[in-house]
Amino acid sequence: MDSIGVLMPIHMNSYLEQELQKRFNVFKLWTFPNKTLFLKEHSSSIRAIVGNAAAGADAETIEALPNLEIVSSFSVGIDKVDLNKCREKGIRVTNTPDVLTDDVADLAIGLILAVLRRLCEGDRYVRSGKWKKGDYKLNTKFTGKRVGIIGMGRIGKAVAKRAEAFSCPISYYTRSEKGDLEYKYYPSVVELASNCDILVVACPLIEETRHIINREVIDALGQKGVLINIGRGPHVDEPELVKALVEGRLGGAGLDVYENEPEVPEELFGLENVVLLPHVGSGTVETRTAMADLVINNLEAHFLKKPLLTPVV
Ligand SMILES: O=CC(=O)O
Repeated sequence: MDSIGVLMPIHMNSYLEQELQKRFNVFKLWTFPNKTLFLKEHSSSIRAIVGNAAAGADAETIEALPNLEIVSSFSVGIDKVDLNKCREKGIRVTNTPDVLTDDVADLAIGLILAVLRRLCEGDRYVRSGKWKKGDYKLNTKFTGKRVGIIGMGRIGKAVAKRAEAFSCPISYYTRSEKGDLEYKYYPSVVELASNCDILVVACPLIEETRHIINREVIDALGQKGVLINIGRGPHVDEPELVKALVEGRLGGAGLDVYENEPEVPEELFGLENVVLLPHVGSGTVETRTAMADLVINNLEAHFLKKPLLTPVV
């Protein structure tokens, strides 16, 4: 398979790159100063793209590669891949579900605890020597709080399972009620937000879920409510979120994702009720290795004409 051209638009993970290079002819787009020229010269030899949550395969790139057969994404979210274009052109698409579910759900709980128990602020309190001048202020209990979840796929369910262990009543919003779940269903996000203390965004980014967290939802969550976003930045109307936090209309937020990564609104930097992470939901050595193996296994299956392991298209 070492003559098969595989395009990587950005650097993602050293293990993934090494393992791909052992098997394929890998083109690292970021190492070519003139990307347009590179694509013109090598377009015919590229048969696969390995993208991720930051850079996938847009319509323009797909059109520029006449022999593209498969996009294997090093991510579970495939919002950066033009799925319609892939369907139209018969290009297969795979992602990395399941292997990252635990990490992302763990991180959601970590963010909840970090916001409510002020873990980052407390850490700064000790390091700056402030503890010597007085005890740290009281914070907010997590156990028993009402947790609302938007999206009840693998990750949403894993967050629910973990929150149950903290004795939290769980409710959720999805497009239609899931018959197999005993959690309370709300048919609208505003209703869900009005009836929970912590709202977790865990759904895929599609046109209908863009800005699913808007001003009305934020106000329904209210002064004591906490928003946790482990989905995608564009799920949230970010200027509205920033305004609500600055004005004290929302109790707090734990964010792993942002609308224009790696840009993060600076107004959030001074707020102690906000915990900010750099999009690291699946960012453990173990999980990124498992994701890389899945990307490679999907590519090998495709080029050996075997069934794909985790097909999206
Ligand atoms: O954001 C990360 C992913 O989609 O895997």
